[in-house]
Amino acid sequence: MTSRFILKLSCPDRAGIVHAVTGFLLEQGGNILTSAQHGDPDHRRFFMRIEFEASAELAEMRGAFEPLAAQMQMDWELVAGAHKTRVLLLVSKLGHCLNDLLFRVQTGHLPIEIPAIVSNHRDFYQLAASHDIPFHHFPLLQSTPEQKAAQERKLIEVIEENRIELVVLARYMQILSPELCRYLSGRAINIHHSFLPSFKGARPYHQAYDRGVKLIGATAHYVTSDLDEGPIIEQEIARIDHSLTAEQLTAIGRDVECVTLARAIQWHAEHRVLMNGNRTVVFR
Ligand SMILES: Nc1nc2c(c(=O)[nH]1)N[C@@H](CN(C=O)c1ccc(C(=O)N[C@@H](CCC(=O)O)C(=O)O)cc1)CN2
Repeated sequence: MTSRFILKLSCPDRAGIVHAVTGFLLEQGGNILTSAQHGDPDHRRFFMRIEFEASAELAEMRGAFEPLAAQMQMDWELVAGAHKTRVLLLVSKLGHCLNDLLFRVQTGHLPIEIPAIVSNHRDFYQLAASHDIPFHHFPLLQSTPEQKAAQERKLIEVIEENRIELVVLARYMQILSPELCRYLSGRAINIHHSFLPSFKGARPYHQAYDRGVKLIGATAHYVTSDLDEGPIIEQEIARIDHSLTAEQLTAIGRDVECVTLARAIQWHAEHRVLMNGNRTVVFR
């Protein structure tokens, strides 16, 4: 009985990487289903993603790959293709992305598990209950450093108790501390409601309206301590014109945010995203 596996890797570029990896899979009795690779000429780094089937156990396959990975100085992940990423959703008072993600999961169009939802407001506890998902309300009555630190400790408890693999800021309006960003490095995604790097920070649709742009957009990116500067995973745009108000831009933008965030989560959950400094390689 065979199982499906996904191997993603990056390493210093050199001749023979594909040969070595595919040769390893052949030795393990693996059958390649899909393969994608990219060589970054500027940084001389190589990126690869392979889906394959094999009759070996995951732990056995990982152990067998380790020596080759070490020899080629690889950053790598080898996972079971059937595993559903465990995702914690964070939300504040705007629930369009949360609602969209819950619907996509409920209808089987987004291959993730959502063990819990966290918010600093109570607005969406009924929505969570309607999906039978535990809702944790961690209010921030004053944004004092002590309160924020205490709230982040509770957030980390939820992450660890639920074996969370990815945290999604679905219009969560709290800035994560540098410590929390380090703890969640590469496994926290935020949706910013502008086509970054334009209009960072607050009220981007009003900034766009004031600037008179003809396109608005949304950006899904990994969260770092540099606000709205993390590695971009996906972006989308929508055409607008002079006749629209800032409120109408905001309404158009909501749908763009939902699509952009859902794509980014799916690609992360399918192990299609690899870090390349402050950029990403996405094997879509
Ligand atoms: N460390 C990071 N935290 C967050 C990021 C990030 O990139 N790095 N993205 C933001 C999302 N965001 C814009 O997309 C954003 C959210 C909140 C704020 C902000 O000023 N928040 C205030 C509180 C506001 C409130 O309580 O209503 C604060 O945290 O003091 C700016 C940008 C999410 N977090």
